[in-house]
Amino acid sequence: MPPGVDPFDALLLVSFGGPERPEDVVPFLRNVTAGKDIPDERLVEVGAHYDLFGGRSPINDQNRVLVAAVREDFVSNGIDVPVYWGNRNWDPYLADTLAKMTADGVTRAACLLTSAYSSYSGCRQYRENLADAHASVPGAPRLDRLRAYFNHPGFVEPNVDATLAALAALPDAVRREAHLVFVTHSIPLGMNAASGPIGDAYVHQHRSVMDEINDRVREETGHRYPSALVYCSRSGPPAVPWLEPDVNDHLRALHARDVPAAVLIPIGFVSDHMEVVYDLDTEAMATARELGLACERAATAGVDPRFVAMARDLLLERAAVERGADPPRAVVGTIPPAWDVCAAGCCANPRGPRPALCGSD
Ligand SMILES: CC1=C(CCC(=O)O)c2cc3nc(cc4[nH]c(cc5[nH]c(cc1n2)c(C)c5CCC(=O)O)c(CCC(=O)O)c4C)C(CCC(=O)O)=C3C
Ligand SMILES: [Fe+2]
Repeated sequence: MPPGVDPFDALLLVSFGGPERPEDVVPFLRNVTAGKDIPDERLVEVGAHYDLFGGRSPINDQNRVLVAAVREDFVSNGIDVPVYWGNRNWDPYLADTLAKMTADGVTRAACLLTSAYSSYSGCRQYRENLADAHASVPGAPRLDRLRAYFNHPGFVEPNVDATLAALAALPDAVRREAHLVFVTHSIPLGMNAASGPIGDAYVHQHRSVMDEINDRVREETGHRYPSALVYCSRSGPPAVPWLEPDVNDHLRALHARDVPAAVLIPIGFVSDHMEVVYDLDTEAMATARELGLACERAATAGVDPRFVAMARDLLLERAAVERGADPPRAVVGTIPPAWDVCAAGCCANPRGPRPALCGSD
């Protein structure tokens, strides 16, 4: 094992999972919503989004390509550790992947989540699912979760370039008057208030990414585009307040103010998940068309080489920390690099405490 990755002997990509056939859609939705307060109407609606794509979510294929790209990046950089992939909600399930890793003799794996920000849904729930899977596999390797990477240059820089490319794709006549519309997954206000070690981390982290992209776009174009942080994919009962405005309402508000063009920048998603291909490319684009608003969607980080290299950088960084060193940590913007180990109560579960790995509780 090269000293660079010691004490780790594997990387585990931990993702959400998605259905791949029409008959998988309902069982997948049952997995996701078990014990959650989501109205049946919403489940029917979300099932229809998947049906529109032949019952196949894009997320698993995105992860297959990402795993292949990370493996290739490791090989070209002399990093000799295997890369595994497991999901919270669909095959390959985390427990099955941990069983395979155990059989392969893995003793300690670094976990990279396909979620860049802090919240119960994007952080602690992954850690709870890791704890469940770990408890179900005797002799499973020790797992350490790599820090939240919303402000790693390997994530932010591809988003900057994607924003510039989407702006360039707008018609010349309206480009200068365009607004930048940063989009992420809505969550309940209470979940945002409980996110991170002191609360509000979810919105605060997104705002810092938005500010950084705005600054860099201004440097590149010489123009400060007006912008907003908006939300998609709200669910849950209407009486529970979630983060707003919804992206479609925001596009209507822009149109009402005579704004002729917008760029949608899905900073909340690391690749083209269902939220991106349905909520943005299908639904929000239809809203924009209806309004006569010129609209382009910026690409997600996906397998941009800088995002792929970020996996290696975070692995080497954490390995150095575990060996007792204090390595430099790549970061952009005004928020310091996120913690390696979540504090007690960080991103609290709204339904009460449950066992979770990779934290001090
Ligand atoms: C913050 C956040 C992320 C980003 C972080 C991350 O990436 O993890 C995310 C990602 C995703 N969410 C996904 C799918 C779903 N999320 C749901 C429900 C919910 N998400 C929530 C939050 C988030 N979700 C919340 C607060 C709920 C309500 C229920 C609850 O309190 O937990 C439901 C139930 C139906 C509905 O209500 O929409 C589905 C089907 C997929 C797969 C997409 C694909 O197939 O490509 C992905 C990547
Ligand atoms: Fe979700």
